[in-house]
Amino acid sequence: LELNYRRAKSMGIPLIRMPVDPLNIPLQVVEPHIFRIVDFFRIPLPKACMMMRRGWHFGVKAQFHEEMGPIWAFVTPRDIHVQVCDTAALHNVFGRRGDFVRPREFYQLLAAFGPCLSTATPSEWARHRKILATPFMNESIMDYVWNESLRQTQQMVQAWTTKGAVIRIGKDTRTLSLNVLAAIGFRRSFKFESSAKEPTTGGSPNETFDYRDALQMVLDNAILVMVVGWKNLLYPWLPAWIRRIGKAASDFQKHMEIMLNEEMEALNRGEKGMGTIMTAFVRGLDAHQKDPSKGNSVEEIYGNTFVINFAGHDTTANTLAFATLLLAGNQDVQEWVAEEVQQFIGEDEDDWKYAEAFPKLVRSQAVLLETLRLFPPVMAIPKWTNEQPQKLIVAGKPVTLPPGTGVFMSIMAAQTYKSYWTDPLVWKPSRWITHNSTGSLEKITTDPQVPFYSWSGGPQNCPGEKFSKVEFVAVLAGLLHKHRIRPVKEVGESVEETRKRFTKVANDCDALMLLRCRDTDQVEVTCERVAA
Ligand code: HEM
Repeated sequence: LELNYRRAKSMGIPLIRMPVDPLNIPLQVVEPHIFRIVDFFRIPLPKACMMMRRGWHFGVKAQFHEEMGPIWAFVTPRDIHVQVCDTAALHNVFGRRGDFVRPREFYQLLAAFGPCLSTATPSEWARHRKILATPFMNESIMDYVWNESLRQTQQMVQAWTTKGAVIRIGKDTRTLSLNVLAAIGFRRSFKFESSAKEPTTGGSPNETFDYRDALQMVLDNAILVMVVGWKNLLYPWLPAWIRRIGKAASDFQKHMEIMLNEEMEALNRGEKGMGTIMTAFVRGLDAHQKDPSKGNSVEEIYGNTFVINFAGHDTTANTLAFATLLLAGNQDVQEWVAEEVQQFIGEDEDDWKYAEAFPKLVRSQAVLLETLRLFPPVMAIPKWTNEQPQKLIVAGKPVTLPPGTGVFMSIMAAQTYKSYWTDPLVWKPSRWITHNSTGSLEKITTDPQVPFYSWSGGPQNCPGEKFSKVEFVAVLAGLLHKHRIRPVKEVGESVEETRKRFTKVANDCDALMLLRCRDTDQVEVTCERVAA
């Protein structure tokens, strides 16, 4: 600890000593239990202890940066962890992929189905990224994301307005997001069925899962699958519920193999293929067989298919869940969004065209940005300085970071830092809207001084950014075109009290891997058709 502290002192930034590294595995195992006791007895903790808690960025937000400035570090016996929230410095670090390197060992678990871009060495990463990102840049895929998201939303609204329906915001938005992902990525189309029909671990370990249910089971139990390895979950002496998860993972692997074979056969017949992500992977396979420095191998196809699903599912689903909760508590924002939907797009949802409608729905986009500002699924993005010291200008002053130092981009802090935002903790989607000179046209603010990095930044940013924007906007427009989410009020509750109650539930989060609302079912909502 003291050796690291001495090394860290050379940076000339505020430092905190921490006796145990938060990445220490035994600490991670006992941490939830310790903090449950701390919470129960409301024990006040020093800063160093607060940061041992998983997901501490959410609880602390910009507070430590407000106290210590835009750069500071905590030092542990294992590492130096620098925290940065200065806009220019963040932009700089994201852009210098070779100087500030992604710590591959943090992402090792993602290689559960094969090597993938998250675990690739810096030199291999570009090869993976090229294959993986290409389909996301294709606008015809966005067209498909739009149509499928609208289709799923129509079915969800139908389920929500059926007599006696129980709306489970968290679970239903997960189902919707999974169906969209399955349809777009791999042309596996599923009907929206509310959460009552979702697969659970309480069934036969020999059941055969279709693609969507296999994937859902794998993602619901991702930590077990990734830590233990799915093949190790199939041993006959294991409890049935574990074998069932193993069977789902094994079926998921088989579905990937079938999809790969279908695409390869189509390409061998000289056909174009389905035009999906798998099509791009199979083209990459062809290139890889001719020149191993290009394209991707079969194992990498499986690995990257899993990563896309893992990275694309809960991020979007959790954001939809937060937004639905907040909209339910803020009826005025729903009306504001609905007004734009009614103004710009026609009566018949089946005629809505992505290219025309999406750019006009800036208020729906503003709801997404504002939700991600306060609830970013990834709250701090880690990078490590390479074997050289790295200079960084923070708030106009140079700081030299020693080699092998952890640099955490405090997305959560930057997006709630008082210097950058007015009323930083208030959910106010309209803050993202500016008007043209005559005041007649609304557009999204794009001020480079305002830090917004929920999709990360630089070359390793999220390739699914546009995908998630299109999906989110289609869902919101489809939902609020003719319906509203109404909160079920408690007896005698005022509008303001309801808003506060819903906001409180949204803020009751945990962060196992990504930030998510702990239990959206703490509040009840209904879906009501309104006169057009
Ligand atoms: C609201 C939705 C989303 C958010 C906030 C989000 C956020 C992020 C962030 C912060 C990263 C960078 C993580 C890091 O550097 O460690 C990332 C990476 C990634 N995301 Fe997203 N994401 C979203 C949706 C999606 C979707 C829909 C897909 C795909 C369908 C996707 C695919 C990926 C992939 C493949 C990576 C890894 C990129 C790489 O390593 O080069 N994401 N995402």
